[in-house]
Amino acid sequence: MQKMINIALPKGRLGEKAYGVFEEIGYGCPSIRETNRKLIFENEENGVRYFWVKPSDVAVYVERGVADVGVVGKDILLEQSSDVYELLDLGMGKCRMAVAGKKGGRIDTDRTLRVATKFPNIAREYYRKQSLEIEIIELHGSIEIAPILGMSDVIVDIVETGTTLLENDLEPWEDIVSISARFIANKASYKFLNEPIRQMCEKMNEAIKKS
Ligand SMILES: Nc1ncnc2c1ncn2[C@@H]1O[C@H](COP(=O)(O)OP(=O)(O)OP(=O)(O)O)[C@@H](O)[C@H]1O
Ligand SMILES: O=P(O)(O)OC[C@H]1O[C@H](OP(=O)(O)OP(=O)(O)O)[C@H](O)[C@@H]1O
Repeated sequence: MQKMINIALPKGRLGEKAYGVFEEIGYGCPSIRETNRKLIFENEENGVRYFWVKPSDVAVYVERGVADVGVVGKDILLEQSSDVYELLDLGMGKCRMAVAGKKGGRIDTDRTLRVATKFPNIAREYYRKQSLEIEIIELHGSIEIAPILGMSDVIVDIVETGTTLLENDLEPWEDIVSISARFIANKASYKFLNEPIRQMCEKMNEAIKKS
């Protein structure tokens, strides 16, 4: 019997969209639509098992081989330096990583820059290249509040439509990197399940090219 392919999907908007593509190319799992609290679903007929995990944990499951493949934002791969194969840019979940600060403000290079972020490694690497001395203030959400309340000078965060910045009197100052969702694979799985993973990847590629 063929081995199941274990797929880690990010809970939320991105995962729903990605699952839609898997369904379209023949890897659906009907019971997945029946509940939104269950976390593991499988379909023996087409040999897939899905895990719904926190978006920032997808690469951890794939790196450790609990999931053979997964869908994850490039932001997470960069932040976690995940040791996985990046097989395909899915062209969804598009946004950018940017530095933002108060409207009309600018960076004061004479003192240590206080940077609030959910992405400390990306921020550190960005400012290391600029030889700027910084202090990281690590937060886990609502990052935009930090500069407004004077806790940080800038934020390094995801910007999609720009609405959150705008509504909080902030503006983007510098773009760091473009982000989109990636189809990733565990390195050992890619070797041992090469044929079915490559087939899945090719079908996904066809489907996203059409859409
Ligand atoms: N406006 C956006 N905000 C956040 N992420 C976005 C946005 N647009 C696209 N993305 C992409 O979608 C992915 C999942 O984002 P989502 O907002 O669903 O999770 P999250 O709340 O950031 O995750 P977690 O709960 O693990 O912190 C991100 O990693 C990013 O690549
Ligand atoms: O440019 P926009 O379209 O406004 O999107 C950007 C916002 O979306 C993300 O937050 P998220 O919704 O993930 O909430 P969080 O503050 O809990 O991270 C990100 O951290 C920004 O705050």
